[in-house]
Amino acid sequence: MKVYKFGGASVKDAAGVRNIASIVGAEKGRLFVIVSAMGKTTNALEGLLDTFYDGKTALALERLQNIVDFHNRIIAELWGRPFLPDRVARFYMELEETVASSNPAVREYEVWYDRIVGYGELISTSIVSEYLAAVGIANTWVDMRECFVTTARHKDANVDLERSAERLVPLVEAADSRVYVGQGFIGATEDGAPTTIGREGSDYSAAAAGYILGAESVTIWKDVEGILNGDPKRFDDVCHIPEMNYLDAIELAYSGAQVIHPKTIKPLQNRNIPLHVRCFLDPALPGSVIRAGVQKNREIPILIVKPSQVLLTVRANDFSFILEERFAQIFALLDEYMVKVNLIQSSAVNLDLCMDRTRHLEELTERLRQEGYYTRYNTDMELITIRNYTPQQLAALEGAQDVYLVQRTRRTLQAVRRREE
Ligand SMILES: Nc1ncnc2c1ncn2[C@@H]1O[C@H](COP(=O)(O)OP(=O)(O)O)[C@@H](O)[C@H]1O
Ligand SMILES: N[C@@H](CC(=O)OP(=O)(O)O)C(=O)O
Repeated sequence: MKVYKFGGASVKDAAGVRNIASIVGAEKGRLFVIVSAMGKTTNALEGLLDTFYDGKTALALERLQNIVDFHNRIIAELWGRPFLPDRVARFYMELEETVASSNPAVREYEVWYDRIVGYGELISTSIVSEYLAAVGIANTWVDMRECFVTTARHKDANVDLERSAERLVPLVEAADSRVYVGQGFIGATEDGAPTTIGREGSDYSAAAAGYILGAESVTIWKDVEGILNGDPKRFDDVCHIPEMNYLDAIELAYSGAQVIHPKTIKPLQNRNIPLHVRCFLDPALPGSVIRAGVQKNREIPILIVKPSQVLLTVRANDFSFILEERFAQIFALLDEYMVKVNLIQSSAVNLDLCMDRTRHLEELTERLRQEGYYTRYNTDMELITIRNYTPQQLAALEGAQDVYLVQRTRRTLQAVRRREE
């Protein structure tokens, strides 16, 4: 069994769906296909959720209609006639009922997020599965909410691989198909409450499926040639990296290289499953492979920019030593508000944290104030990571006015910088 993962960009229109049908059709062995929501549907569903959450039902329903129209246009182009697969119709209806009738309780934002935003993947996989069948690729549509048992940390859940294996393996055996189509990004708690596993998390879904099914490989199909030493959307002069070991890959992903979701590597490394990054725009290209046994990259400089960062400074009003006396309390609070910290620096009494932007920032800092801390923050920051940095790069970052914090080891340089306009 191989696992293929197709992201939103690969299924953003009818031509994209046809293209993935051709890639899937070219593989003759057994395939578990993970698909994300089409194009920018997850963003659109987040927008819908916000209006719904603010009680603006009419506007939420209008946004839902735009999402429905977008998918219906793709279906119409694929089939060349008006057609609505039963499952897609059911998901439209469930979404409409939820949006029209429910009244969200204030503290349950993340729970509502998971009830609503995961529909992007449910709809996209239903269309893809139906289309594959229509072009002669028989397949089984899999509801990953029934297969991936996750933690109840809504909006950022983790897949329990062992519990999920108890569900996914028998399902795959019973269906006995060559091709399976399941959703990225979603799962459910033990008692069936829908969950999502973090934005851009479908790579992780593919890795989890690969682990559970003992796949010979996992391939994530992207719009780039493979892994590059920088984001081609930001830098002109990038080079292709044909292979990488798991350790370099997990550091790259964790630092914010969008091409691989950070949670993807661990399940694959644990079972020694190679991860291929290939280009859906040109399947003939070899792409990149992440696997064991590849030499550590000590030469090629890799530049990663993680946007949407907040730099938060925390100090206890009573001048307690921050690491010795306050660290655990601060981190318990950060965890409570589901904050993702990407870099830490401390002095005697100050703790500087570079973290992902969060909608709970005001609540968090208020809580910290109540607990006796002084706080200060900047919200318009980005985190730069350079692996195998040069002395020139170090000097440039250290000397730059808009750089607020620099940290380095022998191989890795990190800097928190005010975002360039
Ligand atoms: N080091 C890198 N190598 C390749 N692509 C990168 C890198 N860093 C960032 N990217 C970006 O990642 C994008 C692909 O990831 P993403 O859009 O999340 O894929 P998908 O949503 O289809 O799974 C590329 O278009 C590229 O702009
Ligand atoms: N649809 C989700 C999950 C995902 O992984 O998408 P993509 O594969 O397009 O990054 C998101 O946009 O976050």
